Amino acid sequence: MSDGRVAADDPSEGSIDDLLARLGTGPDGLATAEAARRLAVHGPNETGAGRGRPAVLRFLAKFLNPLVLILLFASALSAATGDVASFAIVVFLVVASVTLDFVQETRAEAVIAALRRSVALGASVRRDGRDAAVPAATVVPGDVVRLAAGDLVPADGRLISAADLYVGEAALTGEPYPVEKRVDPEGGAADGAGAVFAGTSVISGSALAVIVRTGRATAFGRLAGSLAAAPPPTAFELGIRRFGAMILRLTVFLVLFVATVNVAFDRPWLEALMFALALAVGLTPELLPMIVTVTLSRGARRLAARRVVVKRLATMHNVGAMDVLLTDKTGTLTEARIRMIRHVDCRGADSDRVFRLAYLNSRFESGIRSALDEAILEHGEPDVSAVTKLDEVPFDFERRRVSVLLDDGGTRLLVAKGAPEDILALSSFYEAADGTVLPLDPAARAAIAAVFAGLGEDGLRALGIASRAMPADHVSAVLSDESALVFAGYAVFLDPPKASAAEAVRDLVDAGVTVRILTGDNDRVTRHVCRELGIPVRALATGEDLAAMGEDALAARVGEVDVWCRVTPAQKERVLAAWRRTGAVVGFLGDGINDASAIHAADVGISVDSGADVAKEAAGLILLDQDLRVVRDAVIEGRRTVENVTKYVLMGSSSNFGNMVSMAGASLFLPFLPMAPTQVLLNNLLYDASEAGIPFDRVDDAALARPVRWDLGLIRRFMLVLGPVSSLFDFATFYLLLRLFGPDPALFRTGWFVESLATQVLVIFLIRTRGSPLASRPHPALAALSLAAVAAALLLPVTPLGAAFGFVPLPWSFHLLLVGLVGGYLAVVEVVKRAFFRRRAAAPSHRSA
Ligand SMILES: Nc1ncnc2c1ncn2[C@@H]1O[C@H](COP(=O)(O)OP(=O)(O)OP(=O)(O)O)[C@@H](O)[C@H]1O
Ligand SMILES: [Mg+2]
Repeated sequence: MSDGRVAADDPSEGSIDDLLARLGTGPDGLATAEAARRLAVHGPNETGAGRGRPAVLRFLAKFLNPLVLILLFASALSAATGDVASFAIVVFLVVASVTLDFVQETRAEAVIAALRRSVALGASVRRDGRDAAVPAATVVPGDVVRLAAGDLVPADGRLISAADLYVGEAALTGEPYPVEKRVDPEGGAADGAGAVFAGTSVISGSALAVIVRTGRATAFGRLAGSLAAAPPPTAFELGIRRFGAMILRLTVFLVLFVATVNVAFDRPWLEALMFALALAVGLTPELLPMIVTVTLSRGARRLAARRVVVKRLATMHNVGAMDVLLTDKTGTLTEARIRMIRHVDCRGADSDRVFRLAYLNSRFESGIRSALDEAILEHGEPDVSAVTKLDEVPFDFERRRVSVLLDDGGTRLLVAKGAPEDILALSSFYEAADGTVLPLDPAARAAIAAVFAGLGEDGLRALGIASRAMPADHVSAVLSDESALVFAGYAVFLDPPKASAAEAVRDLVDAGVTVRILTGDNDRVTRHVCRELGIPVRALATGEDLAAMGEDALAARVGEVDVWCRVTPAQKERVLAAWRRTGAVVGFLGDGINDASAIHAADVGISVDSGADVAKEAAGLILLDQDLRVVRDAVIEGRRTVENVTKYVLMGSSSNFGNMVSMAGASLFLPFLPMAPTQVLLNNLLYDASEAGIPFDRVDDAALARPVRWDLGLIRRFMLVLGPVSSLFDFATFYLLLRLFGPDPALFRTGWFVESLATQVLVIFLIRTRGSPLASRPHPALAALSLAAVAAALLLPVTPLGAAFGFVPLPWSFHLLLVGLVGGYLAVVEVVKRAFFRRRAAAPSHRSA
């Protein structure tokens, strides 16, 4: 094709040979150079619709705020009537403020994007005839990819080979059950059974597929483009939005009010309109999104230093609010390295026969390969050259077992391994030490179960191993073959508790996070691990108990059960849902395919970099090292984020808001406007600049000790209490300024400009802590910016720039007055603030469990 593209059409149609020819590839994939060339032509394999508008457009979009537009329009009008200077000033101030916003936000987003790339999904492709791990975004049409259980399918492709491949297509078709896929040599099979699609995941089995189309050309890419599937907003995002809406309503009301009154009093309408608009600009927390993003990205960067990657920003506040953490056991509470230490027969004596069977099973199973399989394969290498695999019943987390059908030197053999209770229950015979097969009478069954119980008491994990001779005409294995088995013995593993986990759990509990364990493993082993780690187990329940509970019974018990054992993936999700219904903010930490749906459903989904694709994809936080200790760091960082955003909002909604309201009120009884529109805008710009340090601010330890939730009610009450304090001082200021200067607009405006800015800005030193401002040191950047803003306001009146804004030098008597007013204001705010938080601390808390 002329533009260098290879044919990218429906992966289900046509024969495989034809498709490979058209894609210019073969079963061995592409050469690296050719793949690079195709990547340049076809673009990256990404479906994300929200990806990068050019920076210029994003910058310009910031002007598309109706307030800003009306303001620019009005000042253009006033320029037309002669006031060109004020037009220039308005344009300058608007551009300065948008630039401040844009630069900060862009830098923050770049940090986050870089972090996200660091945990991007990979794909296993054939390049230059070898398997290579590449980022999934670099997969191109013609690539041959290898798929295994737990993988996300990187792009749309056609199966070249497949073994017991089951795929979850819910994201694409809504179909909740796994769909079987098989090679379709000639093409056209119903329901695309010969093809795999981006956005779906491999549940079990393995395959090789040739990629036919990538990125937005995929079925999922087109869907994502049309639906623009944005995740639902989190409680924090909703809270921020509600806060914005609350301020907006007040602003609209105030602007209409000021405009009406001024028109009613026959004042110059254009100036009145500009004044009202400038007030509105002063009122809107236009920096809020920027402050949120910058605060979050700063938190994300600090966490990156602890090797935790924040993939989804909203997770950052949720983790600060998290009251409950549900976690799996393997790798989190135990060392990730599992070792096989023994292989014993039905009496508990060492047996090579059991090892051989276990090895055969692990060696030939093609589905989910777990750490247990790795441990078996590493343990030794018996000669299996005479063995061929015929079929398998793949592993799944409901059955908790896997069986392979083998031809072992002429005899057909089904070898099963899995959770011991279940394997034993499916057995009707057992192998005695001399190899004879005996029926499993109740006494033998009890003896074999006792061996398993003994291993569990010692904290050893075990898998049951069993086999069954099959007739020679048996070519495919089915579920019902897993019956009348001959029990052989146990494969025994050591999965030692992780020393650091005990402290990590304690730290989380100290930080006010309830920790609960959900595991697919059995109760003895889990109890043992908890005992070793000193984690109290007051109540333990199993998946079987859970299955017998209705929703009400579960709701009643979920709070008290410390450990859930032998739970299936669906049950993990059920426990999670029950916790969420208690009103708690719930985190889920897991690394496996069996954890993915619970991770997805959690408020805080946490996975590890080495985890399965599906788990990583569902998570909002990725731990580069599987270590519970860093979860606490994330919790603290999340709390810090929420606290700092709250500071900004409390500032905006108390002091700044009060000032603007007072100014609107003053415009009623003063014979002139209390500030010129350009002065209001300048006041707002300086105020904004002073707040740019908030994301970097320190947060008191006391505020980080408990989960922090975004609390709009608190903000509203704070505003109602501190608003009047601020207004009281404003009106005192107006009165004193009139007394001091008489009805001189220039002096009055200059005095009020300086006073209002000083009070608005300096109050941050009180609001940023619930305790004494003297005991809590602010971050130097915040202190410097705040003091610089106040200094600028004090110096402006004596500069030519100040003169351009209409300011005049102030007499020394004013500065005395200023010190008195600001000092008095801060003192009263401090007293009121203490009383406010003391009352709140006394009120009953709403925290669950
Ligand atoms: N490869 C395997 N072959 C046979 N059985 C297995 C295999 N992997 C796991 N099982 C069985 O399935 C059970 C559940 O698996 P697993 O322990 O991975 O679940 P989990 O919920 O992830 O537990 P954890 O909290 O320990 O991570 C195991 O206890 C074991 O009995
Ligand atoms: Mg697990």
